[in-house]
Amino acid sequence: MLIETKGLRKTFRARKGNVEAVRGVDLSVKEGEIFGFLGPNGAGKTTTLRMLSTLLEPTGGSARVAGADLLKEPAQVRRQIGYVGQSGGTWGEVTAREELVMQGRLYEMGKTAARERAVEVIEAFELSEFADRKVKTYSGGQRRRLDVALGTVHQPSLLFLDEPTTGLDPQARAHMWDEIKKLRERGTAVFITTHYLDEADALCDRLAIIDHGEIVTEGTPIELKRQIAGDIVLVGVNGAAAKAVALLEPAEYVREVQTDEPDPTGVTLLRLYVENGSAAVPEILRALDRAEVTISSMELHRPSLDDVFLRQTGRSLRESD
Ligand SMILES: Nc1ncnc2c1ncn2[C@@H]1O[C@H](COP(=O)(O)OP(=O)(O)OP(=O)(O)O)[C@@H](O)[C@H]1O
Repeated sequence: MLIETKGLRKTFRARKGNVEAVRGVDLSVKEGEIFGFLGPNGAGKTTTLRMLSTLLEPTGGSARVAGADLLKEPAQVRRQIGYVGQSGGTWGEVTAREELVMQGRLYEMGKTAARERAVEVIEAFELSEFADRKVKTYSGGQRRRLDVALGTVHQPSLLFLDEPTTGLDPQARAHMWDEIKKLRERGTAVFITTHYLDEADALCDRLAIIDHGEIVTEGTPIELKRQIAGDIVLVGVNGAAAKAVALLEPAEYVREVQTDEPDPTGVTLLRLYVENGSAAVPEILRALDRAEVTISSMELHRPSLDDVFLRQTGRSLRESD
């Protein structure tokens, strides 16, 4: 295991009372995998990441990261890992090549070695087009790619990326995903935080979902989606939500019903977890029609990671964006 944590905790002491940002997290990340850490704003993702990368001291618990004890041997951990924060640390007045060389020097490489390593990294991350221009002239996507490239200069076995694609346009995001996959191909494990479900689904070998400082579920994207066997039927009803729920909840073709708050037009969305969507839809239509409940919309869909999140926490991940 490249990361193994036991009961990792962080409590921030604040004037208005303590904030239990991370409340006992057990995680394991394997060599060479892309591990996704997913959760809404304020869930504790950055705090966990900063603890695992030695930037923040845990309040409790223990962890081994890249073969060393996080609390007893932080310097050893630091040598093995790379960290790319949310805002990025690039200055603007220097070029990518200069920054890469400086980063190498920071990791105690000689001048020639640092220059050679910069050339390799520029090639690996396809930065050559703009590597000799000042960073302040870069697009958001180019700057983010440089941030990630900087994190790999000392060839870490594990790279921490805090929301690497937030704020990027779809093309730049796709490019970043390719870069992250290439890191895995070269044997670097990647621990990535995100609140994009499609990103976690497309990119991660395994992921954990954190909410209110606690892990709510963990597994491969497929395993997590399988937790929600069957289909989901979304039914919008106008006004008579309670009546519809009372009618559908006991039906043998419905496993579970969840109800959203009514939208401004008075439509309530019912989320029906069913065994077989195409068999359930006509039954649902008939039952609501018989009870004279007006249906404003109906939709059948396959479970997504958002549904997993919703099932676990009662909230949609998207609502928290
Ligand atoms: N230095 C601090 N002092 C007090 N509270 C803090 C501090 N840093 C973080 N917190 C709180 O700890 C909780 C977890 O924050 P954290 O930044 O880890 O969340 P996050 O999941 O990374 O969110 P986001 O997606 O918005 O980055 C939040 O309630 C936050 O306000």
